[in-house]
Order: sequence, then structure tokens, then C-alpha cells
Amino acid sequence: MRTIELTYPHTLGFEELPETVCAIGFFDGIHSGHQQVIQTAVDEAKNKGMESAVITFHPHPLVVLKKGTEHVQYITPMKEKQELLQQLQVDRLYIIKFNQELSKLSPQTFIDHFIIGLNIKHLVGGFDYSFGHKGQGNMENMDEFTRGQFSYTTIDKVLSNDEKISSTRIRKLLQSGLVEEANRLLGHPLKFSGTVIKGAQRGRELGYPTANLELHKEALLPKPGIYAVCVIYKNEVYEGMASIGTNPTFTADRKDLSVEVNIFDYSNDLYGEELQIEWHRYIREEVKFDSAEALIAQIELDEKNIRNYFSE
Ligand SMILES: Cc1cc2nc3c(=O)[nH]c(=O)nc-3n(C[C@H](O)[C@H](O)[C@H](O)COP(=O)(O)O)c2cc1C
Ligand SMILES: Nc1ncnc2c1ncn2[C@@H]1O[C@H](COP(=O)(O)OP(=O)(O)OP(=O)(O)O)[C@@H](O)[C@H]1O
Repeated sequence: MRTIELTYPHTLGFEELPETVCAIGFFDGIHSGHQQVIQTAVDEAKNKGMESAVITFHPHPLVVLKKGTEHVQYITPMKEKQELLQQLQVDRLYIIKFNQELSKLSPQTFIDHFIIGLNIKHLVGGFDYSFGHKGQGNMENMDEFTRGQFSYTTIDKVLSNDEKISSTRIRKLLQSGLVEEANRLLGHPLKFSGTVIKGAQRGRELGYPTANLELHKEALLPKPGIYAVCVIYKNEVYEGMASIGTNPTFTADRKDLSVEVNIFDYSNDLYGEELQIEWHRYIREEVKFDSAEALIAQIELDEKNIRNYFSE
């Protein structure tokens, strides 16, 4: 997949871009609703013998439109978004920088620059997609803006339990610890990456060494607690257990959260390595134990439960 970043007003040699069928949206999470939109574009591109494309934006519009929002936490940081789009066989990704200028473009200027200008011949958007200043353009009034240069398909609302599947809904599920339900709506497990850094070196003494992760600040963490996870390292998948929390048994009044993972049946040094963590099941809350022994007994139980979960 070829990725091209665009900033308005940009200076790309448009004439060189191939004709494409393109899906458009922010697409945080690439959830089952997004997948319908993107899959339709990929299929239609095959029918027309064109390349398939996706237009997305970065950063999230809230960072630009809502004062005081420095960054947004994404269900799929850009690396994971790109991986999922690649799996869906998207040929090109156009990332449009979302800034003040972009937010003020009229719908027609947006279409002229980013749809007609990018040589898109067929556009696919969801039923509630809107564009241009204050979202004045949408899939219903699209005919006013096409200049007869492209056709388009609107995708109906994809539902689960009679409610629209949306990034906002999935974010709330993750923040309430309902990771399995979130994964069901996503159509794939929540996944993000981090670099292994030094922790307090206590885990080894407990009999459960953990890889402590430094995360990208833009990754959305699920609710603090203990989880069954898969760890992807150098294209291998390992099972394990992760803890998101403050280690209250050993530290008082700590505010920042640590994310650490104990990989089953693995003992090599991982400092400095990049791991991807897939979050499968919320197991329990983190507890302040009276002694290290009581914590160890609980972690032994967690291991048993999580190994059972993966073998089922
Ligand atoms: C599966 C698992 C469960 C954990 N549960 C708790 C817990 O309930 N309470 C707690 O204080 N720490 C818990 N921890 C975190 C340990 O306190 C932490 O791994 C240990 O202090 C080692 O920290 P270090 O990696 O910084 O050396 C848990 C860790 C794992 C891997
Ligand atoms: N459940 C859905 N069914 C059909 N189309 C969808 C669905 N969810 C999103 N889309 C479409 O996918 C594209 C990306 O949408 P967007 O990124 O706004 O997602 P969202 O899940 O609705 O997010 P948010 O919760 O932030 O509004 C848009 O074209 C949108 O209309």
C-alpha cells in the first residue's frame, strides 16, 4: 500500500495519480461499519480495473476544533490503521492533514481539491459522512458538488443490537473494560504497540517478570486492570497476561499508569524491543495486596484462568 500525506493547499502533481475508487472517512478503529465502506471501494475498484484508495485525516478534527484538546487517543494509531487497510487490500492511502484551513474549506473546494484533484472516479462514503465547513456537504447533497466528474456509493448504517457501530461507542466500551464486546464491534482485537523499557525490576523476584511498555501517547488504553493478551514480536504470536495500573501493592499515590506484560513460556531479554499487544479479555481489577505473597498467589490464579481461556 502506498501512503501519501497531503496538506492543503498542496503541490502534488495530480496528473500522475492513477484513477481510483476511494473510501472516505476518519476511520478510527477500522470497525465493522468502516470495513463495509472500505470493502465496497476495494470491490468496486476491482470491477472497474482501477486502484483502490482510502482518504483519511490526521490528527482527529477535535484536536483542531476543540480548544484545549492536545491530542486524541486513537483506537487505531496510524501504524495499526495502516496494517488493517493493507489487510483489506487497499492500494493507496491518502492522509490529509486536518488543520484550521481545511476545516474552513467550502464543500465544493474540498471536492475540487481532494476528490476531483486526486483523480478519484468513484467515491464511497457512509450514510452520515459529511465534509466542508461545518459539514455542509454530505452524501445526500453530493450531486451538487461532483461536476459530473465522479460517481459515488452511499453505505447504509451498519448496526449491532439496533445501534450504529461507531468509533465513539467502541471507545466507551474499552474505557468500561468491555473489551470483548468492543472487539466484536471492531471485527478484530484492539491492538497497539510499545517499546520495552526498564521497570522497577521487581517482577523477576515475584516469579513473574514483566516487559514494561512505553506507549505512543496517542494509543487509547482500555480500562486499567488485568487482561488476557497476545503479544506479537518479530512476527510470532505469544500468549500472556498484562496489567494496566499503578502497582498499588508496592507504590502509594502513584498517578501515572504502567502497562506491563508477562509473556507465557518466554524468558529472553526484550529491552528496547517493540511489541504489539492484542487485548482479548478483561480479567479483574488491580488490587492493593497486604503482601507480595498474596499478590503472587493471585497472579498464579490469573495465569491459570488465562491459560484456560486461551485453550478453550
Ligand atoms: C497478571 C498480573 C497481575 C497483576 N496484578 C496486580 C495487582 O492486583 N496489584 C498490584 O499491586 N500489582 C499487580 N501487578 C503488577 C505487579 O505489581 C508488577 O508486575 C510488579 O510490581 C513488577 O513491576 P516491575 O515490572 O516494574 O518490576 C500485576 C502484574 C501482572 C503481570
Ligand atoms: N456503522 C456504520 N455504518 C455505515 N457506515 C459507517 C458506519 N460507521 C461509520 N461509517 C462511515 O465510515 C466513514 C468513517 O466514519 P467515521 O470515521 O466518522 O466513523 P464513526 O465510527 O461514525 O465515528 P464517530 O463515532 O467518531 O462519529 C464515514 O464515511 C462514515 O459515514
